Amino acid sequence: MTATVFIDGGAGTTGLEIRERLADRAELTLLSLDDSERKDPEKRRDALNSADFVILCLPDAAARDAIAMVSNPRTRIIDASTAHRIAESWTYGFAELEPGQREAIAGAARVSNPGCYPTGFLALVRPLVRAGLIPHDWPLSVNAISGYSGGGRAMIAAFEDRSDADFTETAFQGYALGLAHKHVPEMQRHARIAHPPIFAPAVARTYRGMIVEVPVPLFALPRRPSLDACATALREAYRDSPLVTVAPAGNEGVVRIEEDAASDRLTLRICGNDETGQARLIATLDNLGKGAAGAAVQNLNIMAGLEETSGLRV
Ligand SMILES: NC(=O)C1=CN([C@@H]2O[C@H](COP(=O)(O)OP(=O)(O)OC[C@H]3O[C@@H](n4cnc5c(N)ncnc54)[C@H](OP(=O)(O)O)[C@@H]3O)[C@@H](O)[C@H]2O)C=CC1
Ligand SMILES: CC(=O)N[C@@H](CCC(=O)OP(=O)(O)O)C(=O)O
Repeated sequence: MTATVFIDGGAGTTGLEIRERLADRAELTLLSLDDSERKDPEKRRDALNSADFVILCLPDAAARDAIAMVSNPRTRIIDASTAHRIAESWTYGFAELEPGQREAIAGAARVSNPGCYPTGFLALVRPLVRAGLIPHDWPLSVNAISGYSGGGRAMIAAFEDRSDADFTETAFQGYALGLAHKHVPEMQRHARIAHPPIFAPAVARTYRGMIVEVPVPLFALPRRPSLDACATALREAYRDSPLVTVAPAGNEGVVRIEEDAASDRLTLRICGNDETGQARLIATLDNLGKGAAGAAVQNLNIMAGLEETSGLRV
């Protein structure tokens, strides 16, 4: 028997990426609404209550509205929006983040898909905090750059469509200058740290891909860990992961935003200078891959008891 899946917001940037990953999956049947129906509340209510699995690819407010429409107790939901990522009653859909998280997702009825930036930040920081190498009350910062598809259809239009009111020819722009980006509470909660990190995101003139970087003065940490000690903690944390990889030690070459673009992989690097005791923790991923659609399909596979990487671009 196949499981049925309804993607609410299936015509959007993330929804279309999920549909691509679910095409040709014999174990799953996709329920679709055509263009004239996809915003019709009654059609959506029917679909939301008939599918075994629902994936919400909607703005936050619409995601909350969709949840309110679900009355079928058997419906299991994955929400790609920010709406439920720090909600107590939701399971955080980052299987690799904590021991036992995969099992928690497998049994959950409500799973929040991680944000794209938090995916990179948490993958780098959480194992080091858990291992006691970074104290939980250390003041962290995170610099990041995303492809413009990270802003969904509106930002894609602003970068591609000359007739768009927000059209820009910029190559690179920093934003969230007031340090109140919506991803900060998610980063703080799931890293289990005492203070919000200083988060400096930017967007570049490239469609997809991300670099997320956490600079750490190792010399100032109470245990003064080496670069190697940090890399060992990350390798240990992700040793069984098919998607999260720790790159070999070394400072050679460059790190490009395209590194893991168009894939569902997440690559972690520990670079820096042991003599000065300074580290650059760097994650590369695709905002639409492990940062959104890839993670949603991974969570769906886990919840449905299917091969975890089926349909993914490993
Ligand atoms: N893009 C990315 O890299 C990532 C996105 N996300 C999250 O995923 C969610 C979707 O984002 P994204 O795909 O980028 O956004 P898009 O704007 O590209 O897509 C959103 C889709 O939702 C539809 N929609 C909006 N309101 C309603 C409604 N009331 N009922 C039915 N459909 C509706 C839109 O239709 P229409 O365009 O016709 O209004 C559109 O098709 C967001 O919460 C986003 O924050 C998470 C991680 C990464
Ligand atoms: C480049 C860009 O604008 N990115 C978006 C985040 C994209 C994203 O994935 O946010 P959610 O996962 O929370 O939806 C932003 O900074 O708001």
